[in-house]
Amino acid sequence: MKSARLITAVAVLAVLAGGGVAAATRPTPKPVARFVTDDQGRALFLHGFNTASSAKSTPDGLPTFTEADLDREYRDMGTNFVRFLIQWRALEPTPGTYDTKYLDKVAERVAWYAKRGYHVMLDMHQDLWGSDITPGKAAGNGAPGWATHLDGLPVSTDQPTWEMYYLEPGVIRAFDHFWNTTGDHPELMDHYAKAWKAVAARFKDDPAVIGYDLMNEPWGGSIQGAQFETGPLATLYRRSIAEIRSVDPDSWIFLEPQAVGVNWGLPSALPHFDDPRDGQPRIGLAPHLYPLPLDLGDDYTAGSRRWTDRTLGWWRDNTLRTAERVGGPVVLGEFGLDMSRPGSSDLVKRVLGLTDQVNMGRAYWSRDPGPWGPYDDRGKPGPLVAAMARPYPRAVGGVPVSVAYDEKSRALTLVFDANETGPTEIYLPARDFPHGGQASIGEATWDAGRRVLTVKTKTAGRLTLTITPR
Ligand SMILES: CN(C)c1ccc(C(=O)NC[C@H]2N[C@H](CO)[C@@H](O)[C@@H]2O)cc1
Repeated sequence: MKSARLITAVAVLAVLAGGGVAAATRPTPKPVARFVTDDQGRALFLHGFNTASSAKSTPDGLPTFTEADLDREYRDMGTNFVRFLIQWRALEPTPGTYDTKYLDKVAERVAWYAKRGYHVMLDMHQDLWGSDITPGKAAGNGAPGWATHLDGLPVSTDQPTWEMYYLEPGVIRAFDHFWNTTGDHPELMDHYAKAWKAVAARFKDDPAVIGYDLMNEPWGGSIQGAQFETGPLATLYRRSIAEIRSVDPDSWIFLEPQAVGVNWGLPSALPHFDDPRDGQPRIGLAPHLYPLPLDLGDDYTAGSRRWTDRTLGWWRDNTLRTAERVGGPVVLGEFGLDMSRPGSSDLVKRVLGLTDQVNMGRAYWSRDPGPWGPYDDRGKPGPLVAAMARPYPRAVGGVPVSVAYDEKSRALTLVFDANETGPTEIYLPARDFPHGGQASIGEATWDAGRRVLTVKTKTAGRLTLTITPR
């Protein structure tokens, strides 16, 4: 029965996403052409985790994550990126006052990543608006209490699943006030945009911080779909971009489409946003990916796997179309699942291969201990460690065209248009590359400590670099 319901749901999705014959004949858009670059100008491939969901509920709004945890993460998986969760409630505890001690603690953790050559995207995280949607703080995170206006409308606490809170009258009202749908609290959006200005003023010169993810999984309340994304959501983004750029001309600004539907592969209506900076725009797209069949509780096996793969194709094509409109790089801000379920490692590898193929960065959800994470509650590594310990080009001395890793032959192939920015750096995990790697072109140097192969090549022309185990 469940599979029949599932197939029906995804078939509906197929029609909605134009995923029928039309999608089959419509050409797949080109891979992402824009990249976040490092201080040498090399194109970055961002590979890492969301750190961490625990920040949603800790009193100080910081993840329960230590520097030793980061050392282990690098040793085991060689990541170079983090989507670091921050909380508006901790940043702006009362209207217009910013907690500089909170920002100091965030900066302390950013410094851990900087010391290890990581790149950090700060994520103003919310789910369900904020923890004050119920008197007992039973659910929700992000917004401060002073910004939470339910007007006495009910928020029951007996939902079968957490996401159903989004449909509670009180939660919808809180969002309607924020988006100025009610017209009663026009100040809220302004506070949010100015909170971003405070973050940007603090981190604008931090070399590890590549940029800001303006709002996690936006929910329009009474307004949904294109009306939301081109309406109040676009207004919030424009006002936040202006506030950030008033203090920070260079950090990347990442925008999320609405979560509902788009996480599954439906198209987003997110419009283009001008970037009031000198030089090329630095506005990127940071969508999430949670395939509907898996969201409905099925595993990445048999019939559900085939449907999931079809929705992954829709997600890829629709994301690339939105990215063309936004005009910047794509960082897949979240993907993840219960790693104890059958087929989970295959799904993770499928998504890593897909993001390689179209030049997207990616952050797994999430770094927290438990069935979704790399380690269990006692720190024992699970199957995700092997899946995330994957060869990838940390930085490319040119403009990437394509990346592909073939597990059988253990060959990583990078096609790029070489330039003068510097050598290409490739992370090689111990399992497949116990003695390091060899390069098909150029001059290679192996750093066994960091497990990084650095390859100096010609600085012009289209090159194909293949790395195989030494
Ligand atoms: C109805 N709405 C608005 C909704 C439903 C479901 C999700 C979701 O599953 N999100 C996936 C993961 N992302 C968050 C953190 O950003 C995690 O808690 C979810 O598992 C989001 C929104």
